[in-house]
Amino acid sequence: MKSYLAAAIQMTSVPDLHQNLAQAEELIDLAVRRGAELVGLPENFSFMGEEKDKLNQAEAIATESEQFLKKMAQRFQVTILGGSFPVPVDNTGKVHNTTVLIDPSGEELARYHKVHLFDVNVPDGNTYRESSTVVAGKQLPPVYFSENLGNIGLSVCYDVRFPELYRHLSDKGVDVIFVPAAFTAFTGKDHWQVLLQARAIENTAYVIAPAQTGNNYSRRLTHGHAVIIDPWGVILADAGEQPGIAIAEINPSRLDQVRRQMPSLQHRVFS
Ligand SMILES: O=C(O)CNC(=O)[C@H](CS)NC(=O)CCC(=O)C(=O)O
Repeated sequence: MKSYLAAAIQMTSVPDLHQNLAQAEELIDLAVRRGAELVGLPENFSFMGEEKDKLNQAEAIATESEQFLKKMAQRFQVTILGGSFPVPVDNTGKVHNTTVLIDPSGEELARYHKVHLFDVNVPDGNTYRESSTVVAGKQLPPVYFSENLGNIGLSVCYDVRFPELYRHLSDKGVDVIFVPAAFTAFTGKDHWQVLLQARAIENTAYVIAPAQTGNNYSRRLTHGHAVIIDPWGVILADAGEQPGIAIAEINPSRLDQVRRQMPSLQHRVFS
């Protein structure tokens, strides 16, 4: 593993596939111009909108999102996480909330279907029933072992509240944990940063958390603050509230140092 720059993209995806892909392209371009070699897009980067619109367009969203990610990875010669996008599941009328990792040749390295679905009545009055359109994944997320970029583990948004998933990634030797998200503004203000820092600290791993921000559609407001967190829990970069990027160095000697200074993974009793 080498030292390199990673970028967490922050965008305001709306109910318009092509507009979102254009926005994502600009931000990937910005990240690459700043030197990023690993770039993450947020959850539902290519479409945020009413559930029925998402389902109606799911086929096109899935196909075009995948083509887009491969094209970007090849054009810019970077590794890209396609935060998530809906992929139709045969005979269900529903989709998987799917995230994929693509290498610079356009090859797919890893794929994960979001396991924990956001079925929550948020106290701000918004009701979320992700399970009404999404089939939950049944497999633990993969870790992709990259010679250059370290061991990269996947997860999506609401997963961040379930530490056992990250303990699994940690058991697999994860160095860099992705948490692409579309956190609600209401929960995000109190929970987002704390949860991400906890996952970084308890697993002594980097966390890269691309995010949705702003008003995506109707009354849906997302929290923003795409961040990159080091294995000590320090916020290395925070994209704030506007669309943009958080960019920071992923450094293997920092990983070694923190794992020496705080060897908590070696002190587990109930494992
Ligand atoms: O709102 C939308 O249309 C888009 N939402 C999403 O893409 C997903 C699934 S509904 N959001 C979350 O998982 C939020 C989790 C969260 O906010 C928390 O855990 O507090």
